[in-house]
Parts: sequence; C-alpha cells; structure tokens
Amino acid sequence: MERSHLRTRIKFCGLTRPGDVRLACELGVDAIGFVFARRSRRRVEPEQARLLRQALAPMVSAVALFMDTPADEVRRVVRIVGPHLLQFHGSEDDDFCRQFGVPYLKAIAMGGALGDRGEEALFGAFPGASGFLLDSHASGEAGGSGHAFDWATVPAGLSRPALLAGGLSPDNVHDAIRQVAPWGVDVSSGIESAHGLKDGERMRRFVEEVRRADLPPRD
Ligand SMILES: O=C(O)c1ccccc1N[C@@H]1O[C@H](COP(=O)(O)O)[C@@H](O)[C@H]1O
Repeated sequence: MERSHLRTRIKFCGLTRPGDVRLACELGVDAIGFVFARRSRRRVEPEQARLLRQALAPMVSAVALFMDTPADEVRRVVRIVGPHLLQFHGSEDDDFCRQFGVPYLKAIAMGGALGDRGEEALFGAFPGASGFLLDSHASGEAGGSGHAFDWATVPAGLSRPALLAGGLSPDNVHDAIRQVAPWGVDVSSGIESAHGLKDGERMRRFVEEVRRADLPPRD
C-alpha cells in the first residue's frame, strides 16, 4: 500500500514498571500507554501511573487508556497523571471524549460482524478525535487480546491518523506495515512475558522490525 509518511509511529501499551518505560524510551518509541480500564489485568492506579510518567524521556507521549470509565475517574487520572493523550476503547461518544480538554484517540472495533468499513463509517462519529486505533476486538469487547484482525479490511488511503493494533508482535509487524501502511502501530501482548510485564528483547525486536519496514524497498 502507498505511504503518505516516512516513519511509522510506535506506541507501546500496558506498561506497569518504570524500567520498561525507560527502555521503551531508549528504543525510540513515540508513546507509552497506561491502562485504567477496570477489567484489564494491566490496570495501574493513577498514583502508580504518575511515577511511570516521571520515567518518560522528553518528547515521548503518555497515553491514558479507558474503557467506559466514568467521567469523574477520567478527570482524576487527568489531574494526577497529566497524560498528553487519552485513548477510549468503549462505547464513549465524541462529546464524552472531548469533555476533558485533552486530545484523544478512539479505538475502532475491527473484529466481529463486517459492515460498511469505509472511512466515514469507521471515523465519522468522532470529528473531535486526533486519531484512531484499529483494534481486533468486536464491538463491546475489550482490547489487548493479542489477536490480529483481517488487515485487508482496513480501507486504503485513510485521511486521518490511524494506529494499527491487535495481535502485533516482532514476528508480524513488518508484514503488517508493508500491507496496511498505517500511520502508527500499537502493541501490548506481543512484547510481554506476562500480563503487564514487558520483555526487553521483544521490545527491541519490535522496534527493529518497524524500522526495517520503514526502509525504502530495494529495486
Ligand atoms: O491492554 C489492555 O488490557 C486493554 C484493555 C481494554 C481495552 C484495551 C486494551 N489494550 C489495547 O489493545 C491494543 C491491542 O492489544 P494487543 O497488542 O493485541 O495485546 C493495545 O495496543 C492496547 O491499546
């Protein structure tokens, strides 16, 4: 697929240890996600996330992930952690997502029943979103499953930034980027040794594979 950008952005999600945050920054990732979704095994408390955020290098963004989280809880995280971006995975609408005064990404469920998958059908309900995350869960289900969806269902030539997510790993991210040419990639399970515990070698290989996919094709 043709690319409109020179570099695929990388977001590592579900980090729970300062050492993992520091290594991710050394490897050159663009954003780190902290999970506040109630059902997640990677969930961190706001005070813990505040410490993790302090381990971030300059110019690396902190992303706070929610799934149908009450607005007062989101506000508390915004106040204590100070994320650069919010990421919503549930049935939140555009008004809900915008009310916190922080730019937001909306996760779009790419699993389950296939309907109209044009850009307007996927993104049209979220004019206030800074970008999107195309994840493998079905509507109403949680993400972070480690399962990929059919990348062929991503419409070509998206005009708004979209991160490809769901089941990415060092073993498939090169092919995913070459097939979809996403604005960015987002990974959690594929760089873990256990839920919330990232594996240094898998993190390093993931970044190397993204960089390899970004090289111009040889003649
Ligand atoms: O990580 C979680 O526990 C989680 C919980 C609820 C909603 C989303 C969640 N994670 C997001 O899902 C994508 C894909 O994860 P994976 O790579 O397939 O494990 C991940 O990037 C998070 O943004």
